[in-house]
Amino acid sequence: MDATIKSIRPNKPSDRQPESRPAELDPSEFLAAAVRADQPRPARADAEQAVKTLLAYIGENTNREGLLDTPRRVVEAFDELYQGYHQCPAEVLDRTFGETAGYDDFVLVRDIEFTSQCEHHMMPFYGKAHIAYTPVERVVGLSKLARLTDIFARRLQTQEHMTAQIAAAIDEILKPRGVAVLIEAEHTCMSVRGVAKHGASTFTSRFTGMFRDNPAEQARFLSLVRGLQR
Ligand SMILES: Nc1nc2c(ncn2[C@@H]2O[C@H](COP(=O)(O)OP(=O)(O)OP(=O)(O)O)[C@@H](O)[C@H]2O)c(=O)[nH]1
Ligand SMILES: [Zn+2]
Repeated sequence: MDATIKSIRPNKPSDRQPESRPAELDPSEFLAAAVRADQPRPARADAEQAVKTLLAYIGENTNREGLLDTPRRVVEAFDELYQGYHQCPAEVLDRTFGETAGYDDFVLVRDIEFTSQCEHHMMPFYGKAHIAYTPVERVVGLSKLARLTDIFARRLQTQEHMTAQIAAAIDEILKPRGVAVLIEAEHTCMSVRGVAKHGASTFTSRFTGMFRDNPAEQARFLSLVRGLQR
């Protein structure tokens, strides 16, 4: 069969994965810092040299005055944008409070702004995360949900993976009755290059526990996120 025709053939049922549930995440990626001990880190000078190579690749004169400090600045910017590899989600959610007597509903933190970098093009995608969880006895400081979002955002990501990681970390560490995560974002790899569609938003969600099992709770979460906005 012609390769082009074969590549656009719709999936037959037999092509689909037999199990439709998403693959489990490896706990090491959402509980601990992500830096790999078995993978030596290149020297900073090598990273700066790599930036110089890219500058030469695009046709720049790497010795002109305006670019002399650029390799250093770019590596410093990388340190900032990718600091999440060195941060540990479990530590952020470690501190909880027990003075929540009588509270038995979910806690929702809405509109957590973030910027991440897509792992396909290393270009920013940015938007808002909305996170709810239903605590069992102990609650976590509200800012920690934003800190957790930043840890995962400051790594190379797909939006789907980041959504799943945030939910999995809260689920595993706080062991709540359920977690709901909704992320809306714009991907610059889709707006300023490639297909060049400004303003297209991507929505991803992940529900666990009572949010997964109870459509009414899911709907309540979604209406609080969407209905009360702006
Ligand atoms: N599912 C998903 N896709 C993403 C994400 N970020 C970027 N992408 C997509 O990754 C895809 C990579 O597609 P490729 O065909 O391998 O790369 P490309 O030739 O640069 O694709 P174009 O962007 O269409 O020009 C593109 O469709 C991007 O829109 C993400 O977070 N999730
Ligand atoms: Zn991309």
